[in-house]
Amino acid sequence: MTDAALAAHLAAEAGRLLIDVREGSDLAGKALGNEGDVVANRFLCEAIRAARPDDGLLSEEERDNPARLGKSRVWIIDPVDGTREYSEGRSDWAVHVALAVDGLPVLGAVALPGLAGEVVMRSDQPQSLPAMTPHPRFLVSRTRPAREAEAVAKALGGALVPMGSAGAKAMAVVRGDAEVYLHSGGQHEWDSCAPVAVALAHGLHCSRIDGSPLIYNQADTFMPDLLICRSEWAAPVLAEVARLAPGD
Ligand SMILES: Nc1ncnc2c1ncn2[C@@H]1O[C@H](COP(=O)(O)O)[C@@H](OP(=O)(O)O)[C@H]1O
Ligand SMILES: [Mg+2]
Repeated sequence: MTDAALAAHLAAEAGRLLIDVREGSDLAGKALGNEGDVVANRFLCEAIRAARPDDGLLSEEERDNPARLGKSRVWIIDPVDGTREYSEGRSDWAVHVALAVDGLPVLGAVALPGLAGEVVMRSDQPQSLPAMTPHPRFLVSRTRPAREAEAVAKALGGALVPMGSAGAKAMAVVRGDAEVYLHSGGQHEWDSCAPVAVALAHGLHCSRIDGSPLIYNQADTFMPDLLICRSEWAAPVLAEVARLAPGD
């Protein structure tokens, strides 16, 4: 099985496990989120270690093993991105499975198990991008919308679309439900590695909000901000971010 096929297979399978947990247990709220995290993480980590024993692994739900820093190939996974939304019975959550090679997000898969039809977005199977609306739609966190996104959307005549999960937001841009996903204020490598791999394969712009590249498998996995958008919007959005004074 190719690396890309493995990523897609594992993301889909973990998604099915998560649906089974949500539908088959009496748990709710935080307890349901924790159970989903544990079940999906155990499945993904065991499967990756069995299939690719020489590669490094970074998971949101595992103690970080610094051995990954000596590896060229590192799987970066988020067993449930949007745990809050998963536990609330919503559809905006995702499973992320990515492979970074020498820090670059070379391939990945993002499963959207809450949507009808077992949707798995893959970097090795790019689809054509739908038409854009004239006024850009900016995806923001439901619970912590980025100050920059609010200000840039206003400056560019755009509209804000709140949604949970970094993966669900990035895939909404790929699927043509929005034009821009701009986040600041904090995230980690697992929140964006697979979504960025898929977005890049679809021809989207992906960078930090100062325009610099997103580099993975760093010692510090904190990745405070990112911009994923239709390529046509990259220059205007980056210019507006640069114009923002601190505190705007
Ligand atoms: N300020 C912050 N610091 C750390 N992580 C953040 C963050 N804002 C968002 N995230 C993480 O990014 C993902 C998407 O967040 P949001 O839905 O608010 O856009 C969530 O991942 P998890 O659900 O995997 O924890 C969330 O924890
Ligand atoms: Mg996450």
